[in-house]
Amino acid sequence: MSRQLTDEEIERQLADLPLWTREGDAIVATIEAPDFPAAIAIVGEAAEVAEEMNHHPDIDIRWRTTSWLLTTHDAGGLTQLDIEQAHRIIEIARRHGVVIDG
Ligand SMILES: C[C@H](O)[C@H](O)[C@H]1CNC2=NC(N)=NC(=O)C2=N1
Repeated sequence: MSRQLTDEEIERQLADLPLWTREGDAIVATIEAPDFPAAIAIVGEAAEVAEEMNHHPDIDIRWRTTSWLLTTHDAGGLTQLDIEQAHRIIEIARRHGVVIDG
Protein backbone atom coordinates (compact mmCIF):
# COMPACT_ATOMS: atom_id res chain seq x y z
CA MET A 1 0.00 0.00 0.00
CA SER A 2 1.14 3.49 -0.82
CA ARG A 3 1.94 5.79 2.14
CA GLN A 4 0.24 9.12 2.80
CA LEU A 5 2.04 12.09 1.28
CA THR A 6 3.06 15.05 3.43
CA ASP A 7 1.51 18.49 2.83
CA GLU A 8 4.78 19.62 1.29
CA GLU A 9 4.95 16.64 -1.09
CA ILE A 10 1.37 17.28 -2.18
CA GLU A 11 1.92 21.01 -2.80
CA ARG A 12 5.14 20.41 -4.73
CA GLN A 13 3.54 17.81 -6.98
CA LEU A 14 0.37 19.83 -7.55
CA ALA A 15 2.53 22.61 -8.96
CA ASP A 16 3.31 20.28 -11.89
CA LEU A 17 -0.24 19.04 -12.25
CA PRO A 18 -2.56 21.37 -14.15
CA LEU A 19 -6.26 21.51 -13.26
CA TRP A 20 -6.10 19.56 -10.00
CA THR A 21 -6.53 21.27 -6.64
CA ARG A 22 -6.47 20.00 -3.11
CA GLU A 23 -9.66 19.62 -1.13
CA GLY A 24 -8.77 18.25 2.30
CA ASP A 25 -7.80 14.59 1.96
CA ALA A 26 -8.48 14.57 -1.77
CA ILE A 27 -7.58 16.24 -5.05
CA VAL A 28 -10.34 17.35 -7.40
CA ALA A 29 -10.64 18.50 -11.02
CA THR A 30 -13.40 19.50 -13.39
CA ILE A 31 -12.83 18.61 -17.03
CA GLU A 32 -15.00 19.99 -19.81
CA ALA A 33 -14.87 17.73 -22.87
CA PRO A 34 -15.74 18.92 -26.40
CA ASP A 35 -19.00 16.93 -26.34
CA PHE A 36 -20.84 14.17 -24.48
CA PRO A 37 -19.28 11.23 -26.39
CA ALA A 38 -15.81 12.62 -25.63
CA ALA A 39 -16.70 12.95 -21.95
CA ILE A 40 -17.86 9.32 -21.88
CA ALA A 41 -14.73 8.18 -23.74
CA ILE A 42 -12.53 9.94 -21.17
CA VAL A 43 -14.41 8.26 -18.34
CA GLY A 44 -14.18 4.89 -20.11
CA GLU A 45 -10.42 5.12 -20.57
CA ALA A 46 -9.95 6.37 -17.03
CA ALA A 47 -11.95 3.34 -15.84
CA GLU A 48 -9.45 1.06 -17.61
CA VAL A 49 -6.57 2.87 -15.92
CA ALA A 50 -8.40 2.60 -12.58
CA GLU A 51 -8.74 -1.16 -12.96
CA GLU A 52 -5.11 -1.51 -14.02
CA MET A 53 -3.99 0.50 -10.96
CA ASN A 54 -6.64 -0.98 -8.64
CA HIS A 55 -7.34 2.62 -7.69
CA HIS A 56 -10.76 4.10 -8.36
CA PRO A 57 -11.77 7.75 -8.72
CA ASP A 58 -15.14 9.25 -7.78
CA ILE A 59 -16.61 10.58 -11.02
CA ASP A 60 -19.59 12.80 -11.73
CA ILE A 61 -20.79 13.21 -15.35
CA ARG A 62 -23.04 16.09 -16.41
CA TRP A 63 -23.41 16.32 -20.19
CA ARG A 64 -19.82 17.13 -21.29
CA THR A 65 -18.50 18.15 -17.87
CA THR A 66 -16.85 15.52 -15.72
CA SER A 67 -15.82 16.10 -12.10
CA TRP A 68 -13.22 13.93 -10.46
CA LEU A 69 -12.15 13.26 -6.90
CA LEU A 70 -9.08 11.22 -6.03
CA THR A 71 -8.06 9.97 -2.62
CA THR A 72 -6.63 6.74 -1.24
CA HIS A 73 -9.24 5.29 1.10
CA ASP A 74 -6.88 2.56 2.32
CA ALA A 75 -4.32 5.16 3.46
CA GLY A 76 -6.86 7.68 4.76
CA GLY A 77 -5.51 10.47 2.56
CA LEU A 78 -3.51 11.34 -0.52
CA THR A 79 -0.79 9.02 -1.83
CA GLN A 80 1.42 8.84 -4.89
CA LEU A 81 -1.28 6.72 -6.56
CA ASP A 82 -3.59 9.76 -6.64
CA ILE A 83 -0.92 11.98 -8.19
CA GLU A 84 -0.08 9.35 -10.81
CA GLN A 85 -3.73 8.78 -11.66
CA ALA A 86 -4.38 12.51 -11.94
CA HIS A 87 -1.57 12.79 -14.52
CA ARG A 88 -3.00 9.88 -16.46
CA ILE A 89 -6.50 11.43 -16.50
CA ILE A 90 -5.02 14.69 -17.85
CA GLU A 91 -3.23 12.73 -20.59
CA ILE A 92 -6.47 10.96 -21.55
CA ALA A 93 -8.44 14.22 -21.59
CA ARG A 94 -5.85 15.87 -23.85
CA ARG A 95 -6.09 12.97 -26.30
CA HIS A 96 -9.84 13.61 -26.48
CA GLY A 97 -9.49 17.26 -27.39
CA VAL A 98 -9.51 18.93 -23.98
CA VAL A 99 -7.13 21.90 -23.97
CA ILE A 100 -5.32 22.12 -20.65
CA ASP A 101 -2.65 24.75 -19.98
CA GLY A 102 0.60 23.68 -18.36
C1 LIG B 1 -9.21 -4.12 -1.84
C2 LIG B 1 -8.79 -3.08 -2.86
O1 LIG B 1 -7.47 -3.28 -3.23
C3 LIG B 1 -8.90 -1.69 -2.31
O2 LIG B 1 -10.11 -1.50 -1.64
C4 LIG B 1 -8.65 -0.61 -3.33
C5 LIG B 1 -9.67 -0.48 -4.43
N1 LIG B 1 -9.72 0.85 -5.01
C6 LIG B 1 -9.34 1.93 -4.32
N2 LIG B 1 -9.51 3.15 -4.80
C7 LIG B 1 -9.20 4.22 -4.11
N3 LIG B 1 -9.39 5.44 -4.63
N4 LIG B 1 -8.64 4.12 -2.90
C8 LIG B 1 -8.41 2.94 -2.33
O3 LIG B 1 -7.90 2.89 -1.21
C9 LIG B 1 -8.74 1.77 -3.05
N5 LIG B 1 -8.50 0.58 -2.59
